[in-house]
Amino acid sequence: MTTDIDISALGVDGDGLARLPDGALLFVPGALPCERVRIAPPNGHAAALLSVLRPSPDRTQPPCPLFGECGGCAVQHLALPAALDWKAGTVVHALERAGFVDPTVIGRVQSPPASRRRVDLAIRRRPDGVAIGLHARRGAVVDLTTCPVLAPALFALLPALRDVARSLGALRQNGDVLINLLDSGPDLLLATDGPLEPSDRAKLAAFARAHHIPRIAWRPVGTTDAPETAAQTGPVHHLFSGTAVAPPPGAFLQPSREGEAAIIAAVLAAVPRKLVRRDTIIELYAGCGTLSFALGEKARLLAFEGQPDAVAALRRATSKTRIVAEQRDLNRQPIMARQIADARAVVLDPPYMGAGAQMAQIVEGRPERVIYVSCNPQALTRDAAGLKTAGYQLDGVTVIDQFLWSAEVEAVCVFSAPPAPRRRIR
Ligand SMILES: C[S@@+](CC[C@H](N)C(=O)[O-])C[C@H]1O[C@@H](n2cnc3c(N)ncnc32)[C@H](O)[C@@H]1O
Repeated sequence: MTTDIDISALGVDGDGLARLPDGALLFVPGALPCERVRIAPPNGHAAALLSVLRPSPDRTQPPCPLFGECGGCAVQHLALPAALDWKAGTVVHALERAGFVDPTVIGRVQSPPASRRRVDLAIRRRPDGVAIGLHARRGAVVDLTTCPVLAPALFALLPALRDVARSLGALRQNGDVLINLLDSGPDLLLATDGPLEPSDRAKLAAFARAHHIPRIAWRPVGTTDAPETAAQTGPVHHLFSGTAVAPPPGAFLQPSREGEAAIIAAVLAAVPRKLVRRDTIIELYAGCGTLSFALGEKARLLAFEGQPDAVAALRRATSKTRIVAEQRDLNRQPIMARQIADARAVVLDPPYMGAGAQMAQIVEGRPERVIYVSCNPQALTRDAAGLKTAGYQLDGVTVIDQFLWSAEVEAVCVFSAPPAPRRRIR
């Protein structure tokens, strides 16, 4: 039997939420807050949307015909300004859960459509060819025949990539490809379930030449083996705040140029004023230097990163700077409180799981300013809670939506240490 219900909120994954008479929450994918909808009989805590009886003013026509099938986007039926409100709300709640009352949102930035320059796509051999795309909500790969999210130069590669993938002996059934659109052109890290034969290399080299791809690297699918170069037609480079870096295959890159610029601007605005030459900033999880070169203009910078190839790339580019880059697994060997205490600010941009053991050392080191770049509100709650307990105040947060129409959200959170206790003068 169908039921008509009111949707009260949007959950963190983009599903509409309704409160049932017994107080339980019901998840209704595709429904939006303030809507009255007709649903199928619930299956556990979820129910399928049958029709929208009273649409939200924020409901809009999804721009992509693959929406609902492809797992890349969660909320294309929600107008972009409302999606940014929702993401800002998610970040604000994360900080409130950490104990900060009424967090101030000092900035909100949304990347435009067709701006995504980094993507990880699955490859599947099928009887009729090869599909390249994202996983559907239920697992199968949806061939990306159109995409309003990807940068046009990246999307334009896909038809030829399908053709070359189909011709590769190395692609038995499964593979994947991570594409970074660098300043030097598309940089591909291909993984396949069969070994790369000399004939495959020749095909990839011809594909690279034809499409102005400086480098294609390869490794076996499902591994984190160091990739080998399968084809190279020219040098690879990318500018971070005016400094050229040669990122390794598959390097972390902020997903959009606009998002990167917004994160850098928010981080720089939060760096303490009146830094003198001997002042030090510590940067944790530095990658290949997205933030490092901008920070290195403000103070001496100690940059730490766990991935050896990323650190090597960063180091090669730091010769004329005040940046010292070091490889360090910050989970196993965090930067200790006494070193942190000497820094004017700590900037950290941890992976999805958050800063883990490193956070306790930051709290104990009590630097004047902690600038936390978050890509996961749940991890942000955990990590920010320690700062709250230590008496830090939240100066403000900038919310950045660079994974358009998905549930992902990034934020730059600025925390200041409480004033040091006054010393008694006898
Ligand atoms: C979100 S990325 C940020 C990178 C960089 N700040 C940027 O904007 O390009 C997180 C970085 O943390 C690094 N990382 C992940 N786990 C780590 C660990 N245990 N120790 C040190 N670095 C780690 C990753 O290699 C990655 O470069």
